[in-house]
Amino acid sequence: MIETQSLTKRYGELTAVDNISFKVEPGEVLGFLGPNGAGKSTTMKMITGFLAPTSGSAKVCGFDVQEQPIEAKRMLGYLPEGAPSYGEMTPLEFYRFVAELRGIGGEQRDRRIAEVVARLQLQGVLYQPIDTLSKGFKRRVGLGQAILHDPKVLVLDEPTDGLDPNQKHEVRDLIRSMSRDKIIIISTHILEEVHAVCSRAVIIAKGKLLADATPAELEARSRYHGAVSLTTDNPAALRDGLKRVEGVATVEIDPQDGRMTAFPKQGARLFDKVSEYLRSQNVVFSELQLEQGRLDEVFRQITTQNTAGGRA
Ligand SMILES: Nc1ncnc2c1ncn2[C@@H]1O[C@H](COP(=O)(O)OP(=O)(O)OP(=O)(O)O)[C@@H](O)[C@H]1O
Repeated sequence: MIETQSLTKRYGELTAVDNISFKVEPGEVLGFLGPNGAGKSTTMKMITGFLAPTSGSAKVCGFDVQEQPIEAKRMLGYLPEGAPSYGEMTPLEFYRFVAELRGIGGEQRDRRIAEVVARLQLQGVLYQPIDTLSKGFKRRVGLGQAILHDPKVLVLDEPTDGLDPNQKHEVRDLIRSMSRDKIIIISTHILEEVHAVCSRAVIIAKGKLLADATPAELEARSRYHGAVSLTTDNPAALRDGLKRVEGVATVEIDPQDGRMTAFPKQGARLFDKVSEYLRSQNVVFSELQLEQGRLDEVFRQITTQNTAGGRA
């Protein structure tokens, strides 16, 4: 388990991380979300023992990161922001070096490196200096370093940042495949990533923890949750009729694409009623959809409403 208790980091007047407490259990992939400068990297550095907290504590598998750093770090794999490594080394040299630091030798070292190379598909670049690799390969090499000793806990700071869509997909697959037997924290500001890989999300802004919930729970906070949207040739003509359907609170038409959305009154279930109405009026429509909620809207709501004041 990872557990932070009132974790706080101050830089002079600035409170970069403000009293953050949360737990992550085995099998969970926790998405650490927040706008730029929210305090995500600073929190991750404190969890991985790269930065001492001003106050509070972090525990990894029961080991206090400050008091038992060697035991805690043994449990941890960490991909820092930007996946820094030794550019003049080849991936193979880098992994041998990391294995030595981790105390992995002989046959076990070669076996682990072979496993990581196969998993991250690095066969083609093993002998090429890291500096000369593409961004995607550099990121994969960095991920390999984090999992080389098969740690129980993985902390990945923006693991898909700067990757092309195919590479993002591969890295997300990899994270999902590792999640069964590990505890994983990933930081991101890409909301689709939360859907793709996270079982839970923590939202922070200006150093403060503002939400800790599953992606579905977050979506349920969206005004779009339970709304019904559709496309039709003449939405303006349909608007008044749709407004009178039982349970409809309001109807909006997107000025960009003309898509129409009926929002429910508190607790109302609209889908059947709206589709019945459309059929009874012989309306020609397409893409009738029950909305789950929009994470981007919830994210904006949470990170702007709760942080109107400046930082202490
Ligand atoms: N060494 C430092 N000295 C002073 N301020 C710092 C230092 N490191 C980080 N900060 C500040 O702490 C705040 C949190 O930074 P952090 O890098 O943790 O944010 P983040 O959420 O990871 O942002 P991003 O998404 O842009 O990477 C920012 O205001 C940053 O400028």
